[in-house]
Amino acid sequence: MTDAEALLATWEQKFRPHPDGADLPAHHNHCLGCGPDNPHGHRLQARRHGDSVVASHSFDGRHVGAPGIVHGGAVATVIDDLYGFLLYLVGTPAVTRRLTVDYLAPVLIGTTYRLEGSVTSREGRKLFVAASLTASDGRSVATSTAVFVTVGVDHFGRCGAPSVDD
Ligand SMILES: CCCCCCCC(=O)SCCNC(=O)CCNC(=O)[C@H](O)C(C)(C)COP(=O)(O)OP(=O)(O)OC[C@H]1O[C@@H](n2cnc3c(N)ncnc32)[C@H](O)[C@@H]1OP(=O)(O)O
Repeated sequence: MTDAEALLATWEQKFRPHPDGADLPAHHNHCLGCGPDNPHGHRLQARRHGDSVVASHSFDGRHVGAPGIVHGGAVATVIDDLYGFLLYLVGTPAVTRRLTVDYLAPVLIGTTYRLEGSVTSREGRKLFVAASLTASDGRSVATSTAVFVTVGVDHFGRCGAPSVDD
C-alpha cells in the first residue's frame, strides 16, 4: 500500500457513525488544525454535540497577531478545521470552497473559547455551514459561514497525499 493509500484508508475508517458526545478523530496526524504531531498546529479537539460539533480551545504564543491578540488567520484555520469535523457527521469528505469570518471582538492568547459548528443546509454537493467562537462570559467574538463541496476520497489521492509520517 502506498503512503497515499494508507492515508485515504485511515480517513475512510474515520467516516463511520460517531455517537452523540463522542470525541472525533483528527483528520490526520499532521493536520494543521487538529493533528497531534504537527508542531505548528492547533491540536483542536472536537466532539459531537447532537447535529453539531463543539470544541473548547485556547490559542498560544505561536498564534499571535497584534500583541496578546490571536492572528485572524489562525482563528480562520481553527474554524475551518472545526468544519472538517462536521464532515464526520455528514458522512462524506468535502473541502472548503468558500470561508467567511466576522471578527466581532479580539480573540485573546491564552483564553479559552467555545467553538460550535453545524450544517445549515445542503444542496447537491454543496454543504452550507456556520460556526461561532464564544467567550466564557457568553460574548460571541467571531462568527463564520462557509461552503464546502463534497468530494470522493480520490480527490486527495490526486493531490498526492503525503505519508502519514511526513
Ligand atoms: C477530510 C476533510 C479534511 C478537512 C480539513 C479542513 C478543510 C480544508 O482545509 S479543505 C482544503 C482547502 N480547500 C481546497 O483545497 C479546495 C480547493 N478547491 C477544489 O478542489 C475545487 O474547487 C472543488 C473540489 C471544491 C470544487 O471543484 P468542482 O468539483 O470543479 O466544483 P464546481 O463545479 O466548481 O463547484 C461545485 C459547486 O459549488 C458551487 N460553488 C462554487 N463556489 C461557490 C461559492 N463561493 N459559494 C457557493 N457555491 C459555490 C458551484 O456553483 C457548484 O454548484 P453546483 O454543483 O450546484 O453546480
